[in-house]
Amino acid sequence: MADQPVLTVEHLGLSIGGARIIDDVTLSIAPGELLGVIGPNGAGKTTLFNLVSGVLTPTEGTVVLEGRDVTAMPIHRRARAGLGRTFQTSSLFPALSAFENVRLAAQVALGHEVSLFRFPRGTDDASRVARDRLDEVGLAHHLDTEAGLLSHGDKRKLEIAMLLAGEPRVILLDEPMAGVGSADVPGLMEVIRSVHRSGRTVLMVEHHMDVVLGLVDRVAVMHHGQLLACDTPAAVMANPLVQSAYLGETV
Ligand SMILES: Nc1ncnc2c1ncn2[C@@H]1O[C@H](COP(=O)(O)OP(=O)(O)OP(=O)(O)O)[C@@H](O)[C@H]1O
Repeated sequence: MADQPVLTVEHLGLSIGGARIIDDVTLSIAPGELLGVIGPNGAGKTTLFNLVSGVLTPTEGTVVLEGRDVTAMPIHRRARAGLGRTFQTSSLFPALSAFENVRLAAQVALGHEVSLFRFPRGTDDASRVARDRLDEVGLAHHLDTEAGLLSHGDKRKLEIAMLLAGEPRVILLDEPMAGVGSADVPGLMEVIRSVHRSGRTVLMVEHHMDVVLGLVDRVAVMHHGQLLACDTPAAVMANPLVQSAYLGETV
């Protein structure tokens, strides 16, 4: 059953007041796939992301994770079920070191007592996970750096390391390039690429089209709350519907 989708949304809809924010969106992500979600401003990308991660509950449709209907499951239970997400606003403790931030995330994920003071820099499981994940995102040289002093790009890498500490089977990245200086973009793209290459399934919402098209296996295009297209980057860029949705913006 290798081809069974890891994550599926079916006929997903959200109405608020009289407004139709998300309208009958159906898509699925295969194991190990990196799917990007793009769309013009106000297209519904963030809302779709919040419906998948559990911040919002749809008014219609379902979210299915590994065959299990998680539509009514709150965000923390969805995370425990294997769906990990980053946030656009930083979830770091700025006064703690990069190592301490990831070790706390690992302690939570491992179900350990959350403590800054036990086994500092020691050989406990959470410390081992923290070092491995920081190494994976290229921050091994910043173990002792206060999170608040890292560049925006490195903060995003640290958030990804914290997310990976929970060993999610599906990773949701919410605009990973938001606020990141152009010099840091290629390095952060490389981290996302390597997270994907390690076999993890990733759903990424991102405003920067060039970033998405340079990373993903397939791209879903949202417009006015609807799914306009979901295909390879080349096919999507050649799609006249997509070109017309982006009229006035660079595709
Ligand atoms: N709680 C809400 N109440 C009313 N309208 C909302 C609500 N949340 C979102 N919307 C509207 O739904 C539409 C989609 O918003 P959303 O933030 O999902 O778009 P987006 O594609 O992420 O846009 P951007 O790229 O600008 O972040 C917008 O028109 C927005 O104003």
